[in-house]
Amino acid sequence: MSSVLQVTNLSKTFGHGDIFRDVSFTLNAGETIGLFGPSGCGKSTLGRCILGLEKLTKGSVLFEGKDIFRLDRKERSCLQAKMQMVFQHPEVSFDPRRRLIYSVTEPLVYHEKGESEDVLHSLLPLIHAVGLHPGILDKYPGQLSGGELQRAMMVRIYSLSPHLLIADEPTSMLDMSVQAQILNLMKEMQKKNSTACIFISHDPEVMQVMCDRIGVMSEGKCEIMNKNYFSEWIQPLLVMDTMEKDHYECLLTS
Ligand SMILES: Nc1ncnc2c1ncn2[C@@H]1O[C@H](COP(=O)(O)OP(=O)(O)OP(=O)(O)O)[C@@H](O)[C@H]1O
Repeated sequence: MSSVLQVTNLSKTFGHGDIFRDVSFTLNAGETIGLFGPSGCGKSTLGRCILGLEKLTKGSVLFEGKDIFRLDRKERSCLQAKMQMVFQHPEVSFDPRRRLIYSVTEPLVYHEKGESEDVLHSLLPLIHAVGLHPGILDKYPGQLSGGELQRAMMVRIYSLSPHLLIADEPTSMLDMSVQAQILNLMKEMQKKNSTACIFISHDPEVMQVMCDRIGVMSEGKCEIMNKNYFSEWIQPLLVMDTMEKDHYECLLTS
């Protein structure tokens, strides 16, 4: 199996102190690693550092063997198409003033210099695969549900056949049944494309469904566990009531 991502000794400090220190892992094609931990432990910051959206304090990120912080502009643009991120709030990921067709076709129009209508034609199989009716793309983002928008986001992202996807709590704003549909869809798309994935969540059950390995973040460290070990480790947390859970999370962060 080929290594898509190699993260070595990644550290990040903001003015008020270390967010994480010396995080290292590799990620292969088709594999998913989770980033799990309580609010504020640095999951999103680590995701952004890996994509090059945030400067590192120390360490390196190799994507398909290339150091993402040592690329020229052209190399960076090519690489960006292969590294995509999906966020928690699909409604803010789209331009509210433009019909969805514009936002969904935009990456392909940009990278392949086509026109929206031609690009749309080539995207029809993908639009059907995510369970959307193409007519929906004539609407504005504010006219669609969260689930529909996250499906449209899958089309936008997978139109570029990314090799790496960072999903930052992509379903936490959706209700339970829609959440399950979107997670299944993401798994299917990932399998079809052998996409390497970093899945960020503070939901242990989602972690167990989506991930092969899980990086548990606490006190600035990220301990990588395999899925079985994580399942055993997390078991006491799953049976706790809310007050106990809060206490446990405090212990994780203290
Ligand atoms: N640009 C920034 N400048 C200063 N501090 C920041 C910045 N971005 C994030 N932080 C701080 O870094 C810490 C980690 O934030 P981050 O959003 O990565 O956590 P998280 O684990 O993803 O949290 P959540 O689960 O709530 O989204 C927080 O204390 C946050 O306030």
